[in-house]
Amino acid sequence: MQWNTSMPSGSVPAVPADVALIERSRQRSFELHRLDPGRSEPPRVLTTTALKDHREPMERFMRIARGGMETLFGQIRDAGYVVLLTDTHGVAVDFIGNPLFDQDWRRAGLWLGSCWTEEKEGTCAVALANLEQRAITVHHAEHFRAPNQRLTCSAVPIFAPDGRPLAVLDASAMESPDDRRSQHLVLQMVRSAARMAEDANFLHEFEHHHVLRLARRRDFVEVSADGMVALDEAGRIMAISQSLREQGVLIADVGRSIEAVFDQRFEQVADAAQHGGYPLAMRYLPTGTQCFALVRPPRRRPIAAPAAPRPAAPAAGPVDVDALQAIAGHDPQMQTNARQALRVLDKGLAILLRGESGSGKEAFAKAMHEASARRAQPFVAVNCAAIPETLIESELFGYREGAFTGARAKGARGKIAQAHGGTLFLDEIGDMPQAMQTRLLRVLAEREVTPLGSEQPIAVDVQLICATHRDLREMVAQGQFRLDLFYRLNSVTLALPALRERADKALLIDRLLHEDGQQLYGRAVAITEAARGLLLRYDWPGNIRQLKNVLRTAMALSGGEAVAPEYLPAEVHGSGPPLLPPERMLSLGGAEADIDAEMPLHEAKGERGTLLQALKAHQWNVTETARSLGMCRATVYRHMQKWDIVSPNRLGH
Ligand SMILES: Nc1ncnc2c1ncn2[C@@H]1O[C@H](COP(=O)(O)OP(=O)(O)OP(=O)(O)O)[C@@H](O)[C@H]1O
Repeated sequence: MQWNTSMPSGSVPAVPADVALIERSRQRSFELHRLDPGRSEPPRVLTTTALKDHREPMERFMRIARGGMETLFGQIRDAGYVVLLTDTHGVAVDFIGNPLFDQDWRRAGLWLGSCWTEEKEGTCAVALANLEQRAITVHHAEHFRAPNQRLTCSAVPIFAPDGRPLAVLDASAMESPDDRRSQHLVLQMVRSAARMAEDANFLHEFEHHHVLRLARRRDFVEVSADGMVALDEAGRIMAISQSLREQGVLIADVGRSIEAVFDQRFEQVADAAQHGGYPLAMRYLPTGTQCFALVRPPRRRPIAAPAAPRPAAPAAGPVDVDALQAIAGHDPQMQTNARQALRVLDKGLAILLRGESGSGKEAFAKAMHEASARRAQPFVAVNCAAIPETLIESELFGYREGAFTGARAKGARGKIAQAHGGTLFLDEIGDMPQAMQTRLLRVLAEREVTPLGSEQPIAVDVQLICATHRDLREMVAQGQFRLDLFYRLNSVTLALPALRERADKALLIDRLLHEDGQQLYGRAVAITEAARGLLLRYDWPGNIRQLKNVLRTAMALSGGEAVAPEYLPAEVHGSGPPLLPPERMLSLGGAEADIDAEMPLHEAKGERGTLLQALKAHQWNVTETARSLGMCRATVYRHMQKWDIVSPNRLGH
């Protein structure tokens, strides 16, 4: 057997071979699949539920392939390409495209869930890569169906370490030069990204074993190996990478011990791994070919967090589905959310909650936790916007003793480790600094966390629920949020309606009068029809939090008697002045209306009005507003929250 050096792996196949493949596929499309080339609809796109069945088995590989997809997208996005990852059924399970053109991609069938099979679409690149298991470009009129004929698509199959086909990576564009040769370079890029994903998958699969990176040339072994070989604990070859398989090298040697194949013993290979970094010269015995190997040692298996509880495997008692139903109330959108939440819980998927501030995202996340198999374990909530940027890392990831000046003597377990076995709720995820986004992504992919100052990873198992009032897709487009983290978090998104959109406002009002009345007076507090009418007509920019505050204040003012219009604040009445002097409101507003002694606004003739006026005068710029009022930004934010003032920039997401 020869170590093939004449054709470097990844070279572009001869065009005539493509022509023959494409021709055969066109014939099949006519004669076997009996397709109509003139049919005008775009490719079928699966429903979210059907797509889930295709994505779930690919979850782990999709995470690994993401890096390769993003690198590829970065190289070709400006030329108008999208990148698709499909499974072996031709279903696009992952997608990256410029969000500005989402509508166009979707119309062209270049979209998550689109089906690219020969049976349905006739000749197309993804179908051919899947069928023929080789890289191919299908350009313009080579596509069988007319609506696909403006596309150019280059697709490359990806294989698992055991040689099974795993996926297809594709780059497609809607506009490209007529000359097919314009796509050669793109096909090369797709090949190298596919190879990158394949290799990363190989390394991941054998992370607890010795892996040899082999190259014919010593200088290249570190930068561009020809292939990889994984060894088991006894030094037998367990698997070889696809690149070696394509070169026809070492295929027959799988299962043999390393010393039967190379002129090195397993002990020497393991020793080279210990003293890492130095290439080991080896001879491939069957052909006498000289090569070099860099040996990656097995990665230590992470230890479980010592004091952490294990996940609640068999649930203790029935799950509290009622918690979700109670929070959903009688609103159809919320009920759909609750149903979807029940379907995706305990499936290992991250869940993203979107909704305006105060719309009940944290309350919904808590109810999801109660309804999950993890309910006996901790629910840990972290507000990413409330923690100073410098503290987020230690707060989330924890630290070892002495990790930094000021660290506690015994170190600290971070919030992620605290949530082990339970649910981690990351509120305002859009405010997480970019460096932390990268670390979080690693935690999600590796399922382990490494505290600051430590080298020992701790295994973590959490249900992640994130929340945001911001448009993360827009933040991705602006380069403020990592695309890969966005896709990771975005697999299940539930949109919580604003209070003004909820069909069950009346029920919510009654429930709060009941619950908070119980707390304040030991009984439900009544409400007059006039007051109820005002509450139902108001548009609640601060959502349920604002409603709760308004009702608590009104109940306090009414002394436990029925809540009447005069106990409701001015804004609920319309634009009129407050019915009570602000000072009285402040003193009666309960815990949530407590104010700071340092607060100069306290003396202003109308605290809320003054603040609103200042914010408007400075176009809702909080820094400017704070400066004009002589207070710090945090105080302005606190006051805005207390008075349920929501910046128009935060509404409507
Ligand atoms: N369905 C509900 N019934 C009663 N009270 C609720 C309900 N949903 C939310 N609340 C209450 O409304 C207030 C705001 O809810 P929550 O903190 O969950 O909102 P949020 O969307 O997470 O807000 P933010 O985005 O500002 O963090 C809380 O006091 C919460 O207990």
